[in-house]
Order: sequence, then structure tokens, then C-alpha cells
Amino acid sequence: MVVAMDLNASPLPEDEEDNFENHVEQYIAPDERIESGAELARREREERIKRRKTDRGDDVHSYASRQLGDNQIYQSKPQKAYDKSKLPPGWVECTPSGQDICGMVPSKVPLGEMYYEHIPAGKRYSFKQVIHQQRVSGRKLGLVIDLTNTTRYYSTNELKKDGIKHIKIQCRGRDAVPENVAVNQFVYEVMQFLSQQKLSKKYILVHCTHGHNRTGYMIVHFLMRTQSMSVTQAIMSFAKARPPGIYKPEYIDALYAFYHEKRPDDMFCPPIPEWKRSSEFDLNGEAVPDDDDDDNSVAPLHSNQEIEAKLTNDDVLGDDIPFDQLNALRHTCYQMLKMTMPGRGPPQFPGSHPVSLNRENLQLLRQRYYYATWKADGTRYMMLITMDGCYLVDRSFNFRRVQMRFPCKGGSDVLYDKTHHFTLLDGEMVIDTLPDTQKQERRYLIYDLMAINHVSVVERPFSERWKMIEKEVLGPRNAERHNAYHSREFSYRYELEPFRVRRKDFWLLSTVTKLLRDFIPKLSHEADGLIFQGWDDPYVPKTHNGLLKWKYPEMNSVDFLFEVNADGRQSLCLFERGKKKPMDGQRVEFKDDADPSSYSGKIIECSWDKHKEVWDCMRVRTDKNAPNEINTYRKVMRSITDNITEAVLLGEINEIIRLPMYADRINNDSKAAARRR
Ligand SMILES: Nc1nc2c(ncn2[C@@H]2O[C@H](COP(=O)(O)OP(=O)(O)OP(=O)(O)O)[C@@H](O)[C@H]2O)c(=O)[nH]1
Repeated sequence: MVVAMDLNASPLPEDEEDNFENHVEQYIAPDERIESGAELARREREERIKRRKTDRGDDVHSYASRQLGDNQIYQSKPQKAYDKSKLPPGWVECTPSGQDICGMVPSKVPLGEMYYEHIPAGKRYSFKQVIHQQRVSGRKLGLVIDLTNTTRYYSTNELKKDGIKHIKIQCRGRDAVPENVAVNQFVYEVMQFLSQQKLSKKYILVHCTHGHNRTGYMIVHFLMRTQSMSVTQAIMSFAKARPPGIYKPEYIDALYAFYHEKRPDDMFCPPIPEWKRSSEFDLNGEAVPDDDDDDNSVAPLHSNQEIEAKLTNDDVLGDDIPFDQLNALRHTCYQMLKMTMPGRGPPQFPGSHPVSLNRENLQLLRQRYYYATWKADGTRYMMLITMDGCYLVDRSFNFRRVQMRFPCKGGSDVLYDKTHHFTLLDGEMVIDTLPDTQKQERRYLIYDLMAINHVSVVERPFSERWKMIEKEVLGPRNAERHNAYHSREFSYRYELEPFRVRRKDFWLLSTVTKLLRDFIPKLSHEADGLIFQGWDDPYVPKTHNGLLKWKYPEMNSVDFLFEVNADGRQSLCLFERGKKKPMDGQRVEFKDDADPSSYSGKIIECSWDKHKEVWDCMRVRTDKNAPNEINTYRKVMRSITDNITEAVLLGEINEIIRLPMYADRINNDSKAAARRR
């Protein structure tokens, strides 16, 4: 039943539970009445479009109006005088909610009962109405995600009564798109909630102030991370569910920039909705702009903007993720590496770690078959690729999300539908300085693969894992890139990613001299020695006594915790089974004139000056939060005292490669490599 209502009549007691049904009818009524005056509505609409065109110079046949039709634009009607200054501008006229999109219902902010006196009867939209309306549409709410920047709009008590969870992700609306961290939290919360909806399907109400820009921005991010969609498709899906969709051009640009996609030339931003425009005039200058308002000002965006700054290894890459997600991902990593999570304390970084070469373990090179590679000196990260994001895993076992694309092998020939999901890699992030232009490029050098699409491969020999990096991870990416170059439909732009990706090369031991004398000096990034990698070895998490590192003698280093106590006494500390251990009698010198106390509490990387018998501070380790364990220190000291110089090393290797085991395999491997070329 639809009841026409008189908007000038005094408001009904909407707080009475019994009358609720009636109020919903009243809510429906104005729209019905507008439909009956179709002629008038059409004329008004035409005039409005004309006005808008002159005011903004917008193309009225923008994608939104083409897709949705102008009848979606809300009609404003003469209203009884009420205090609009207390309400978010345009709130009354803005359509309450949109259609369900992947289990989420976009909505304007419900205003609690304390706002009733300022809202004309029939336009009230508190959680009572929200819950009821959704129920009438066959939807039961289980979660509300509130993106407003204030708590003044409603009390969450009403939701608690109905067992509806409320999550607040505070986002400013006026001057910027929501922070990337807030986006990560939003996507995680929605994914968690939806994954728990096995038996009874409950819905999520997502709201900001008007349910268009911040809400749309978040929902589009969710679609991009969970569905195989382009940015244009995701923006259109949202616009269809909540006409006219996102109407801030900066938000639309930010989405294309975030996902490294080219914005199609015919992709226009919808004009500012009428209710939003008229609200500016209605205010008569009385309302104080709300910090939370989705206002229309064009302000600088803080994210995804390219800033030409010098790249350093200490730069923090990517965005923080929610703590619960961090725990879940840490757990998954341990599972992939076939490790058990520690019973007590936080889990440690599980990446494989080489030991320093000394005269004793040098003999391993005679017993097992090894390959060599340069020891790239950048920042160590494992990389976890999932469908919803790619995560850099640092030495503190923290995860940060970066926007990268890793298609799987075997998709269609232009755009691969599937991307990697739970593939775990190990590598070093370096900064290459191009010799001609001095331009810097960040590059992730992958040297190992531990899991591929949820399947652990840690037990397979290194040679196989290394080949899989190319075949499964980089090959499809390069092929897609190549195909995309010839395709107009493909809008992803690999060149906009935060770093490039390459597989690290490994060399036969017979070529180590060349590696040291020719290759390393020509590298466009830092290298501080060599890594000797057992060609048949499994991936061994944490310290791997068979994985050997040789550093240029002057680069052998120890990471100490430096402290200056209250009486000015300096101490260098290490860890012994996770507990601080001061190293009595050890001294450090700093190169600069800085006050040593400015280094207090920091992890400093030091090399040994054998003439002065003191440690030289080389740099502060911002990527580490703990010093070396005393065992590592002993190994480094052994390496220093053993003093395996370049000449000693090359002499040894020359003997080793003449051993029958090496001679035969080197011969076979060289032939195989020549066949591949
Ligand atoms: N396994 C392996 N590690 C490499 C390779 N290239 C560079 N590395 C880096 O070498 C590091 C181990 O060398 P260390 O000198 O012990 O590491 P570091 O970070 O310089 O110093 P510490 O933190 O004191 O151990 C690894 O963590 C990687 O970051 C490579 O090809 N294989």
C-alpha cells in the first residue's frame, strides 16, 4: 500500500515502535507522487541539465547519465521549515541506500533519534528504518561499516540490540581519498565477514555521509581485490548499485592511479548530484562546514602521487595492514615453510639465512654441488602474492601491501584471468642507478620460491625452485606485458608499479672469477660479496649452515645494539637466545661528528678495524629491531680471523672445479645452458 502524504503536516511520533510500518510507507510516498507528476518532473530535469551544463561545462552525456538515465537524479520538493544546518548538507534529499553489491549495501549515514526534530517526517532514516527497509528488501544486516569522520550521527546501541556488528573506519571526506591503510582494513573486514557467512547470508551496510564517494571508493577497492575486474568495470558496477556512483573526479583518478590502469578517454565523472548542489544554496551560509562532509572542493590528494625523491634502501614501501590480518598471514607463511608457530612469543622472520664462509665450512663446496651469485646489498624481503594483494615481508616479520600484478600461467592470451594466490618468494630489493642517465629504479631480485599457489615447494631442490620462478611467476607476467603492448583492451600499466621484478642469476663455480672481476664491478646496484647456493638444497628456514656468504673482508659486519646509559657509559650489545648481552671491552667509533648518544637504542652495523681493534659504525639498521645473536657474531669473527681473501677464495675454487663431481656436472650444465640459448 502506498499512501500519499502531506509533507507540511506535523511529524508523526517516529520513535514509536508500533507506528514504524506507517513511516516506511510515508518514506516511499514522495517518490510515488513525483512519478505521477511525470510531465513536471521531466521539465524540471531538462532545465536542471541545461543549468548544469552551463555551470560546470560538464558533458551531460557522461558515462553515468548514459548508463543510468537522468531519472535517477533525486527530485527536491518544497519542504516544511526545519533546521537543515544541523544535518549534513544534502542529506535529506540524497537517496537513502543503493542496491546490494557483493553482499554490501551502500548507504548514506543513518541519523539517530536526536536528529528527528530537524528532519521532515517521512525523510527520517535512523537504524530503525534502515533495518526495516533492508528486511523488506529481503536482507538481514550483520555488519555496519561506518566511514564517517565523526561519532555524532548515531549511537551504536540500536545495532547491538539487533546483534549487528559495527566497525568504524574513520576517513576524512573533504580533502583526500581515504588512506591506503583504511582501505586495507575495509577490504579485510569485509572479506572476513563474508567468509563467515556460510549458512545464513547476512549483509553489510557501508556508509559515509552520503554513501557515494568514500563508500564507493572503498567498495571499488574491494571489487578490484576480490573479483577479476578492471577499474572501469568496478566503478560502473558501483554506479549501477548506487546511482550516480562516485562523483568526485579526484577519487576516480586515484582509483586508476592506485591500480596502475589507464583511464579510458571516454570515462567521464558524473556531475555533482542535484541534491548536493542545491544543498550549497540552501545553507545560506549558516552551516559550518563539517569536517566529515563529502564536499566538492578539489584538493591535493595525498596518496599515489609521484614524488621525484632520491630512492634509498631505508624507504618504507607499501601500506600497513590490520593486525589480525598480519597474524593470519604470518601463520600461513609458517605453514608454507612447513614450520610450526612458536608456542610463546611472536613468531620470528622465517627466511633462510646464510652463514659466513670460514676455512671449515669452505670444505662444503667440495662435498656438495654449489652455484654462486653476487650478494646484492639492498633490503631483504620475502614476498607473498595473494589475489587480494601482494605483501612485502621484512626482517621484523611485518607485512606491508604493495600494488603489483602476478598473473598465473595458462590464462587467455591477452589478459590472464587468474592471478597468483599464496605464492611465496624470497629476494632482495635493490636500487639500480642507470649508468647513462643516473635514473634510479627499484628492483626486486627474486632468488628463491617457497610456495606456489598454496603448494609448498620447500622440499624440492633449489635448481627446480629457481626454474619455477621463471616459468610460473615471471614468464606469465612478461608474456602478458608483451601481449598487452599489442592490445587496446588491456589497461594495466606494469611500468607504474612501485618496483620492477627480475629473477636473480646464478653462476657455475667455474665462472666465479669472472663474476667477481667483471660482473660485480659493472652492476648498477650495490653488492657486498658472494653467496654460495647448494644446487640441490631444500629451502631451509632461519639459519642454513649449508648456505654460505663470502663478504669482501672489509665488509664483514656485525649488527650491535648501541646504548649510552645515564652516566654516559657506552655499550655494544648482542642477543643471546633473545636476551640482551652486553659485550664487555668492545668499542665503537662513529665516522661523523654526531653525539654518540644520538645513536643510543639503535641497531648499528659495524665492521672490524683490525689495526685499531675497534668497531667502525657503517650505518644504522632501520630494517632491524634486534641485534645479531652471539652465535652469528662468533661466525663473523671466525670469518674475520680466518681472513678468506679474494685470492684465497679463488685459489680454492680453482681446485674444487677440477674435482670429478664438479667437472662432470659443470660440463653437463654448460651444455644444457647452450642448448637453451
Ligand atoms: N640467500 C641469498 N641471500 C642474498 C642473496 N643476495 C643477497 N642476499 C642477502 O644476503 C643476506 C644475508 O647476508 P648478511 O650479510 O648476513 O645479511 P645482512 O642483512 O647484510 O646482515 P645481517 O642482518 O647482519 O645478517 C640475506 O638476508 C639477503 O638479504 C642471494 O642471492 N641469496
